Amino acid sequence: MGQGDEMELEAQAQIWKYIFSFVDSFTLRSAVELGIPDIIHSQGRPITLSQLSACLPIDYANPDRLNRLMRYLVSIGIFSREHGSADDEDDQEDKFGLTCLSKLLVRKLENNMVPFSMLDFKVLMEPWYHLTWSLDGRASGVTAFERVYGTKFWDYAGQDLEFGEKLNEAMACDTSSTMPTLLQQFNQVFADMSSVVDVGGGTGTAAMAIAKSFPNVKCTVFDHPHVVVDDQSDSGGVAKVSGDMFNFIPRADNLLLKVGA
Ligand SMILES: C[S@@+](CC[C@H](N)C(=O)[O-])C[C@H]1O[C@@H](n2cnc3c(N)ncnc32)[C@H](O)[C@@H]1O
Repeated sequence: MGQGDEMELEAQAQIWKYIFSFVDSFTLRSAVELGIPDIIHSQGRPITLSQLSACLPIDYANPDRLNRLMRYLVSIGIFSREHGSADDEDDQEDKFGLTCLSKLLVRKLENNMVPFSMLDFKVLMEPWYHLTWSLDGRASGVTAFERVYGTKFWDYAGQDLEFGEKLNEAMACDTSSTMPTLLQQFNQVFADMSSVVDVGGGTGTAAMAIAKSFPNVKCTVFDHPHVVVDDQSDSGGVAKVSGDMFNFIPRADNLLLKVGA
C-alpha cells in the first residue's frame, strides 16, 4: 500500500470518527445511568462482566451487549480492561476497571461530572439539526435553539423545569470543582472586596464558596427567578436576588460573571 493510500485510509477513519462521535456520548451516558463506575468503585478493584452484571439495576443484562458496551468504553479510555489468564481456570474472564476518566463518573467522589453526563440530550441535540439553517442570512439573528423551542436557551430552562433542574445541577457541579483553584489563585482579590454579586450565579455555589472563605465579603447571587428565589435571609452567608441582568443588577463593589470552567 502506498503512502497516499495510507493517508486516505487514515483520513477516512477520522471522518468515520467524527460522523459517529455521538456514540461516545450515549455509551458514556448509558454507563452512568447503569451506575457502572459506582459499581466498580464499590468493589475496590477491576471486576468481570458476570460480577458487573450481577450488580446492575436491571433484571437481566444481555451479556453480549454489555460486553460490547464495555469494550467500546475501554476503546475510548473510559474503562480499563485486564485480560484473563488462559492457564488459570478461575481467572479466565477479562476484568474491567476504572481509569482516571471514569473516576470522574463515580457519584460518591467529590468533583464528579455525573450531572453533565445526565443532561437531557434530546433537548440539546435537536437544535443542531438546524445549524445550517441558522447560518443562512434569512435566519436574521434567530438561533437554531430559538427556531426549535421558540425561546432563548436560558429562558427555556425556566419553562422545562426538569431540564432546568438538571442544568442547574450540572453548572453547580462544575463550579464546585473549579472554585477551590479560583479562590486560591485570586485570594488577595477576594480578600480586598467588601461586596460582590455573582451575576448569573446559578444556585449560588460560587457565592457560597466565597462567603465561606471570606466571611467579611457581603455576597449576593443573582439569577433568573426560576434559578434563585428572592431570599434575603442568611443562606450560607449569601443573599439571593432574582431578575434579568439586562434590566437590573443589584449594587455591589464587585461583579462576578462566571460562565463555566
Ligand atoms: C453558564 S451558567 C453559569 C452559572 C454559574 N455562574 C457557574 O459558573 O456555574 C449561566 C447562568 O446565567 C444565568 N442567566 C442567563 N441569562 C441571564 C439573565 N439575562 N439574567 C440573569 N441570569 C441569567 C442562567 O440562568 C445560568 O444560571
